[in-house]
This record gives sequence, structure tokens and C-alpha cells, in this order.
Amino acid sequence: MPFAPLQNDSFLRACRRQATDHTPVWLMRQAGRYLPEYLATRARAGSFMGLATNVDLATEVTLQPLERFPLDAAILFSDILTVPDAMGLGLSFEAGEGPRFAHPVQDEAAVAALRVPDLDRLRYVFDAVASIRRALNGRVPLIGFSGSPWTLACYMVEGAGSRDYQLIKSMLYGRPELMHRVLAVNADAVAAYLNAQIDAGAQAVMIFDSWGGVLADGAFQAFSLAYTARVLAQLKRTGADGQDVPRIVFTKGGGLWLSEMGALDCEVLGLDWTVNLGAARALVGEGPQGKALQGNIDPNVLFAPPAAIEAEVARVLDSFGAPHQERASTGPTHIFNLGHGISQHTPPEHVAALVAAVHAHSRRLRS
Ligand SMILES: Cc1c2[nH]c(c1CCC(=O)O)Cc1[nH]c(c(CCC(=O)O)c1C)Cc1[nH]c(c(CCC(=O)O)c1C)Cc1[nH]c(c(C)c1CCC(=O)O)C2
Repeated sequence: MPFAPLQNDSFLRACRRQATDHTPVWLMRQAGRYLPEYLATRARAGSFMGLATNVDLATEVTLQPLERFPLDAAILFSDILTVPDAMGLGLSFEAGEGPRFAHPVQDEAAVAALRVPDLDRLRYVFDAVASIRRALNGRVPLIGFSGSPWTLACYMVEGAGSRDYQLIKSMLYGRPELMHRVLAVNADAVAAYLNAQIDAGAQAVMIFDSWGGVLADGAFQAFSLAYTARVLAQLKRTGADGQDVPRIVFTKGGGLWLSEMGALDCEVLGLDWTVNLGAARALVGEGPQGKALQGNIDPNVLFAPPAAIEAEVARVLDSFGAPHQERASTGPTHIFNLGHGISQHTPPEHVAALVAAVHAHSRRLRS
């Protein structure tokens, strides 16, 4: 079924390093607990996974932030841990404790048993993508996403979030062949998962390497970057409506490896707040093979009053410098975002101030 034509293509244009009238903005975790309407819908669903697996409710919460703020992109409402759940690891979210797996991958037998899941078990995600595309009706593009092979492995081996990554690093250093097998299965699963989202209507895809930055130099390249590259090599280049599908890679804490990430076969690199956007642009943003850059304001800025938020937004936009403005060619572009996910304690009015400031100041930068 054909989808409605896109009314606001600023996000996709910036991904393709094409000029836009303003710097497009969206926020990691823009649908979530800081919005009272999200909490109300989650209460109706009963639980987070109840919400994520209900196509109508997942569609509803994806659109909630767009009803409040003039964001330039939507992101599928789901979670990165749906993939290991479909592998049979038994995902649950304990109230106030974060995710937990009933069957973590902690020995040789569990590693040997690991398989790319039957995509039918993730059908609810692809149905949500198609449903959200229909509900958006061309307002803004829809981003699909997955965790990186490494970040998924962190949860699969630790069995939950971790502070020191002791279990997975023990496997990495002590039984590297087991670690490589987990990452290879994850990479092929992530590629199949993202390709199915693209087929269902995702217009861009993002790989969240949230824990790449906990790795040592050398280990990052071998155990995170190499498997992100293995995913990228398998991704479809064309979406359900015949358009190219930009690929975004975000490594939290990856700033020191930026030039190596510049060699990835993707269009956009996401950056956390430790990176200077102008320096990143000089390193990986210029030239015909340059990447578009996405980021990178500290999410905690949103706890300051609106005047301070506006000043920090201007500082981040100015640090990137004047974006490419020639309609006929490509060049350095910036997509505004947070440097990591939004906090559940964020006042929604402060998000409104941030989005308005990005649009206003980025228009001034172009005049
Ligand atoms: C590491 C990671 C996870 N999930 C995700 C990542 C990568 C991004 C990042 O680094 O933040 C990705 C994610 N999770 C969620 C989205 C939805 C789309 C969006 O609006 O951005 C996305 C893109 C919903 C969610 N995923 C989760 C919630 C909160 C659950 C609830 O409603 O109680 C939401 C809205 C649960 C979740 N899911 C995860 C954790 C650690 C938790 C619990 C802790 C927390 O809430 O921050 C794993």
C-alpha cells in the first residue's frame, strides 16, 4: 500500500547532507515517561511490553510528542531488547529496576544455542512500523532502530543493566571465541530486524551503540565497530516507497574513535555531549564521503530554565557552524538531538523551549 507523500522532509534531507531551511530536531526517547499522556497510555496497556506489543497503543505513544512539539522526525516506539527477547531470553521490566532477562547467555551451551530469531516473533514491531507510517500520514519521516550487536550482548550476558560489565568483559577477555559468536549472531539478527522495519515503512534506521564507550581501545574496534559494520553491510538501501534509507550510528562515549567511525558505510554519526561538533565536522563531516552529524546537547540542560536552555541550544548550533546551504550540491549538515536519551524527570515545557530555540536560532544561522 502506498504511503502519503512527505510534508516535512528536513530530517531526511539533512541525513543526505542536503540543505534545509532550519536544522531538523528530534530527541532520543522522545516518547516516554516525562509525558503524562505516555504514563496514561502505559497504564491502559498494563506494562511497558504490553504497550510495545500493542500496535494501536504503540502508534498512539509514538505520535504523542509530535502533538506537543514541532519535531522533525518520529521514532518507532519499541525497545532494543525486543531482539534478545525473541531469541528466547525472557525479557521483563521490573518496576523501577530496568530490564532483566530470565535466561542470560553466560556459558558455552547458551552461546551455542543462540540463533537469529524467527522474525515472526517480532511481527508486532513491523506491524507497528506500518501502522505509525499510516498514522503519520506524511507529517514527518519515521525512524526505525535497533541496538548494536555489542550493546545487545551487554544485556544478554549481564542479564540486566550493569555498572562494571564484569560478566561480559570476562567473556570477552577469557573466551573471545564465545564473545565473537554472540556478536556474529546478534549482527545477523539486527540486520534482518532492520531490513524488516525498512520493508514495513521505516524511512531511516538508527543503530544504538549505547555501551560501545565502555570498551578499551582495540576492544571497541574488534567487538563493537566490526559488528556494527557487519550489520551495515547487510542493510537494504531502498525503502518501501523506493527512497534511499539513511543509516545512523550512535556510539555513546565514542568520540575518541570518531575518525574510525567515519569509515563506516552509513550516512549519519550520532554524538554525545563530550564531542565538539565543529571538531567532529572537520574530522568526518566535510568532503564527498563526509557524514551528517546528529546530536549532542547534554539532556540535563533540560532541567535549567528556558533562558538557559536557549543559550545552550545556540552554543551547540554555533559549535557546528554554518550548515551547508547550496541546494544543488551536498555538504556538512547537522541534525539536532540530545547526546543521550531524555530523562523521565524532564519538564515537557522545557522540551517545547528547546525545539523552538533550535528552529529559531538555526534559521538565524542561515541568514
Ligand atoms: C539501552 C537502551 C534500551 N532501550 C533503548 C536503548 C538505546 C538508547 C539508549 O541508550 O538510551 C532504546 C529505546 N527504548 C525506547 C525507545 C523508544 C523510542 C523513543 O521515543 O526514542 C528507544 C529508541 C523506549 C523505552 N524503553 C524503556 C522505556 C521506559 C519503560 C517504562 O515506560 O517504564 C521506554 C519509554 C525501558 C528500557 N529499555 C532499556 C532500558 C535500560 C530501559 C529501562 C531504563 C529506562 O527507562 O531508561 C534498554
